[in-house]
Amino acid sequence: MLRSCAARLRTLGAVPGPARRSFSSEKATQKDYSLPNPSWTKDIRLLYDQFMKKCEDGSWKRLPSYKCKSTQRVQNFRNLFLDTKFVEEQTPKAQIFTRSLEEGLGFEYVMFHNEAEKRVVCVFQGGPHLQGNHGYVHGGAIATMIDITAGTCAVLTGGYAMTANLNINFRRPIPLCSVVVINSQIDKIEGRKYFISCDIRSVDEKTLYSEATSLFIKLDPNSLK
Ligand SMILES: CCCCC/C=C\C/C=C\C/C=C\C/C=C\CCCC(=O)SCCNC(=O)CCNC(=O)[C@H](O)C(C)(C)COP(=O)(O)OP(=O)(O)OC[C@H]1O[C@@H](n2cnc3c(N)ncnc32)[C@H](O)[C@@H]1OP(=O)(O)O
Repeated sequence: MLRSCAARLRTLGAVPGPARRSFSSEKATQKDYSLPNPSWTKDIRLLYDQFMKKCEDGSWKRLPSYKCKSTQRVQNFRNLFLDTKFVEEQTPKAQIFTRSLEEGLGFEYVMFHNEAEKRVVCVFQGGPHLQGNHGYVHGGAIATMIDITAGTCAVLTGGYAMTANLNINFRRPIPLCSVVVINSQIDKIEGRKYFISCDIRSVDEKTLYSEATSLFIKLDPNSLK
């Protein structure tokens, strides 16, 4: 699947010629986008501070976030599931979708992981370029944030996984530039199947914006290569 995707992009001319960057040189230029920046409102800063306090006893961990992932985990993923040629051609242009918009205009977020509780919480501020209906965050952007929060929960619990199914109920529209809390947790694990539920609430927890259930499948190196 991923091999054929690379071939299609080559045909369309969407990828440049070979450019090599080593793992270590990528890492040296990485900026951590999960740290506060001037676009963050006081709500997201407040929640960030609250979760950072919870991190002090080690029960929660802030997850760093990069535009182009070059962590050891990603390196292992590449080795297991992608062919080398694909990696060499894609690396210079590839970016994490949610980090590809300018600071403050798109997806501003920080995630925290609680290993014991198998939970990932994401504090999310949806910027003006995520507008769907006038004044509200686009449903696709909401789905994206649910997917990466639940996906991170799956990957950190069980290893490399992909979304097989995602069901979302949109209960209330999320105002653009507001801050919401996305809470995901593993409900059940059956072999390679990870069932994860997710909800999105307002900072004061009074408003339920969306709720979702999802199925992630732990990847089998033999079925993708
Ligand atoms: C994902 C990248 C990970 C990168 C890791 C790197 C760093 C990690 C760090 C932090 C985390 C970062 C990011 C967060 C992660 C993800 C967010 C983005 C996620 C995505 O953006 S992801 C794109 C959309 N996603 C796809 O593009 C998937 C297309 N799909 C497939 O590639 C295959 O479909 C696959 C691989 C899913 C399974 O394929 P397969 O061959 O391995 O397994 P198989 O088909 O045998 O299914 C095994 C058992 O699951 C059952 N099953 C399968 N599908 C089902 C369904 N839909 N409903 C109900 N049951 C289902 C079968 O019925 C069988 O059940 P049984 O064993 O009981 O018979």
